[in-house]
Amino acid sequence: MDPRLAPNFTPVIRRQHQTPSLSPSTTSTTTPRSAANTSAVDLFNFSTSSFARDLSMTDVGSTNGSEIVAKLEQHVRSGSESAMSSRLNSSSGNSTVSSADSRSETQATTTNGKRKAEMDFDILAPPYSLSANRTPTQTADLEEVPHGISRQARDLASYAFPVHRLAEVLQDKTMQPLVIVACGSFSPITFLHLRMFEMAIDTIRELNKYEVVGGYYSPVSDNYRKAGLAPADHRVRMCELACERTSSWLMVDAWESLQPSYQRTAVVLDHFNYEINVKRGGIKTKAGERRPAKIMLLAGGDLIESMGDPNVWADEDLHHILGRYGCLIVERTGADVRSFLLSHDIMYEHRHNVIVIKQLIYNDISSTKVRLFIRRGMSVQYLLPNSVIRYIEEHGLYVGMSEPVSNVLKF
Ligand SMILES: Nc1ncnc2c1ncn2[C@@H]1O[C@H](COP(=O)(O)OP(=O)(O)OP(=O)(O)O)[C@@H](O)[C@H]1O
Ligand SMILES: NC(=O)c1ccc[n+]([C@@H]2O[C@H](COP(=O)(O)O)[C@@H](O)[C@H]2O)c1
Repeated sequence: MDPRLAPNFTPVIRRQHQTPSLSPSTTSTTTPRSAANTSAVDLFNFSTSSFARDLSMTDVGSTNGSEIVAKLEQHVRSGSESAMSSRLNSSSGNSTVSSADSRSETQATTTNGKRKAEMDFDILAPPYSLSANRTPTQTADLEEVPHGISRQARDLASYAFPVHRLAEVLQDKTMQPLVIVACGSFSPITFLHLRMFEMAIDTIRELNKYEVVGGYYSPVSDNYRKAGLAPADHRVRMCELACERTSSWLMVDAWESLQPSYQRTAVVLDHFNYEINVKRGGIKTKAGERRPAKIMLLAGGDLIESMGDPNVWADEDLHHILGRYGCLIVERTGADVRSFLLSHDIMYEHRHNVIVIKQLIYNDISSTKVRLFIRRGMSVQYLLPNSVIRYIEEHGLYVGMSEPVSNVLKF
């Protein structure tokens, strides 16, 4: 039996932003160059290549800025076109529309051939101002947003892996296709969770090695006994609303949330690998060859630090996650990611598969705080998408919920 399938790990209620202490045996005295260099980072004066070096624990090859931009522009244009056309051509698939959805559907009905759902959206219609070297990758526009948002299956029997925004064709054959997966509670999803993907894509571009072909949220199931979890069905739906109404490339996969028991992150990544690389055979190149997609876990610094606690993460799982897949780590205030990577033996061993994402504009929106604000009747506007706020109101989420004071104080 695969040892990863029988770990001693059972979900526990972790303290917020807990920094586990490391046992002496996990402490290394070696200093990798890239990690040591980071203390000297000058955020306001970096070149493209030093930026890439500072951002990542991986070896970064030489970069040619204009070439990357040109390639990305090409990728982005065709990527968003194909994503859009596949969306427009796709049928609703596994959709069951709730009453709240029917309301959105009604708001979105057309008059004079134009959509009237503007109130529903959190973004500006184009023209969208872009800097000279920035491409409109993730800028969903009103026309792109579908009328209703098809809901994911609510049981495993009708589950289907969402692929409506997964690129079908790799634009640049010199790149490796990359799928980014964020596992978490998302109770509720906030603008920070959405920003994480944007920060990741900017960092990945600098590496000039991967072409991002998809991004997924995988909300944890109700079996993860963490304080403040709204029912999985609602968390999935809020993620769907956030993705469909604010992004042109992000998706939500309900598989993990529908499982009858808690699934460890290693198993969740295996599921993505199975769906994308085994069942679909990877991503096609323009020449028709199929190439396996690299799957990477996107996580915040606090989650990575929790990996130092053997009661929370089994060593076999860490080897599996970091060795076979890889990790994109978003720095988080209060979490010293680089020191942690240096001190943790397994992390250090797999450091070339770990990419650290610097938050150039720090965003520390916390779901715990959002839940508290809702309970106290305070405003959460501009912390999460309007569609999610509206959904929370419609379903009365979080209002009656209580959380241990220790959790709330530690946000
Ligand atoms: N401020 C932040 N900076 C970087 N990453 C973050 C931040 N907040 C959350 N994340 C990351 O987002 C992912 C999903 O987080 P999750 O919803 O499980 O917890 P959370 O956002 O901390 O919410 P809660 O307050 O309910 O614990 C995790 O990888 C987490 O590390
Ligand atoms: N051993 C494991 O696989 C393991 C341990 C702790 C958290 N996680 C995952 O990390 C994500 C975030 O967890 P927290 O919300 O507790 O920070 C969740 O998706 C959870 O499933 C996985």
